[in-house]
Amino acid sequence: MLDAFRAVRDSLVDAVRITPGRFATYSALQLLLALLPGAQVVLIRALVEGGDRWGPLLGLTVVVGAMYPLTQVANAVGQRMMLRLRLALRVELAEVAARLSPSRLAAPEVVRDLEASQAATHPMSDVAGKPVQVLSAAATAVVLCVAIASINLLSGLLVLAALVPTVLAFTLISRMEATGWPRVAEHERKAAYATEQLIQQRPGTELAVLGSGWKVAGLVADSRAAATGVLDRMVRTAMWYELGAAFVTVVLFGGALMALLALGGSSAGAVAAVAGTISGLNAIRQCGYAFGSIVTAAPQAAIYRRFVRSMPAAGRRTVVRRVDSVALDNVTYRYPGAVQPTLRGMCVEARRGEMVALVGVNGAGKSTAINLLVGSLRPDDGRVLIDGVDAAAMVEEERLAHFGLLVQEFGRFEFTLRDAVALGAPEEVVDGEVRAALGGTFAAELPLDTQLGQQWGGTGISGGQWQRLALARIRLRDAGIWILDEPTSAIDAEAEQEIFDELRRTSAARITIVVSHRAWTLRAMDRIYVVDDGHVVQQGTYQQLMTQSEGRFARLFAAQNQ
Ligand SMILES: Nc1ncnc2c1ncn2[C@@H]1O[C@H](COP(=O)(O)OP(=O)(O)OP(=O)(O)O)[C@@H](O)[C@H]1O
Repeated sequence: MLDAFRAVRDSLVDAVRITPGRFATYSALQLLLALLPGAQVVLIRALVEGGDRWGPLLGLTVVVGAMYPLTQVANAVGQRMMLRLRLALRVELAEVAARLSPSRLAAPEVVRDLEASQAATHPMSDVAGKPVQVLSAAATAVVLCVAIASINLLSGLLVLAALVPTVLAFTLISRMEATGWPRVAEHERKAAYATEQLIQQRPGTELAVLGSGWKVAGLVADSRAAATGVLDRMVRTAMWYELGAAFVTVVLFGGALMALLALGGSSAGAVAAVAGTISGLNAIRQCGYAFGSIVTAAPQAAIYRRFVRSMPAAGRRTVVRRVDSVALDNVTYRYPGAVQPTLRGMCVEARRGEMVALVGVNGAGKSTAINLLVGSLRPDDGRVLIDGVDAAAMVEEERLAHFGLLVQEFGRFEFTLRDAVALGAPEEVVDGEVRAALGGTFAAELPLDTQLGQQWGGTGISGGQWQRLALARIRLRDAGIWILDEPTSAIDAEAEQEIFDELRRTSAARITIVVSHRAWTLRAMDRIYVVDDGHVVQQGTYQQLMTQSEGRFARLFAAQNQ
């Protein structure tokens, strides 16, 4: 209930802040509509009782005639208010998602909350109009009750009591939905993921070639069936609650009508009260429904607000261009749930102007070391030093500003060439800078407006070309520390040579750390750290390491040097 109260408060604040005009118009129309059924009772009574008939008749014509168009206009204004609110919530969520740090992105609950928040924007934008609807429908019931009570007190009270079963039923339905929807969302998320594998170009093509897409379609079907099962049960249970409420409501209305007949009042009053009682039924249903929507949206709204508020405000967007040294100082790290530490007393150091490599077999711990350097993982023991300062003291954003990181799973951003490269820098960049970053690549002469990605009708480019664009982003960023995790894994030998030559030529003003599995790229390195089982087992230049014929390095690269 506290969640529902918060959802109402927050959505009203949002409505007043984001779309005050529409909110005010909607509220005024709803409150006006609330008065009409009560006015109807009074006018019918006056009409049937005799005396001046023209006045009540005219009034009744206006009231009955205005009800439908006013309802339509109120609905349209309500929908336009909802659209504006939904837009604002979605934009806010995209801005918040853009501030997710690598460490937060790595947490599964963050991605789950983000998806739940995304789904919440729909019911949340709907909630803003609901308190007004509840108030308006409750006002209708009260006005009707007063109008009917003036004719027959017991009937009036019974009409008012008819609010209770509907509100109760919707409260129960909402509680059930609050637990049901997250389960539906989880199944839907799995189904959406599997569907994406079928339709996205790379996995879709792989599955089509393998001829095994039908197996993924089976996973989609399982997840969708599970979601439908939960929804089905919710709809069935809701139906029984609603039927129960409807039955009790009918009994109460029947009681109200019988009380009118049994306990008298004038026949004119009875006719008016019967008409009012019938229109009261609608108002009460609407009140229950609006109330139920608020309670249903409340848990989702709570997730959204918690998620948005947990995100730090947008910080300064800068890149640190000069860094003199960076080091892992005796770092130990164990992944949550793992038995053994992945890194054990790891020591690595790099100074400005140096090119340093990390090498080792798959699973040796190289990527883990990189994640510890940039701060997406925090050491259990030991320190990460940037310019001699313990990086633990820095906030993640400040720390990331020191790095240009090319990860193995680099992004293939299917935007225009300009936008895809400009993502390298957090600040706005001019075309000249984008062009400079693309220098020497396949895209050097392409128009910057070139759309990338065939699915948008754009240019299809190869895996190696995507990697060159990812490298262009790092060039554009020009941070003090470049970390390149297998930067040429998809690139042909000739282009690879050019890239490493260029890295060497331009390395004086920065620190360059490379992870590579190719022996010849290591010849240019000032120092190579050989990582095995989570710690450094050898270090030196290529020549020095090769002369240690029994060492790990020589054995690792023996085949490549034959
Ligand atoms: N999120 C994780 N949770 C638990 N264990 C992990 C996680 N990520 C990596 N590991 C484990 O840590 C070890 C080191 O992985 P890491 O990715 O650092 O190796 P790597 O040297 O970069 O390998 P590669 O050359 O294949 O990229 C592996 O045994 C891996 O299974």
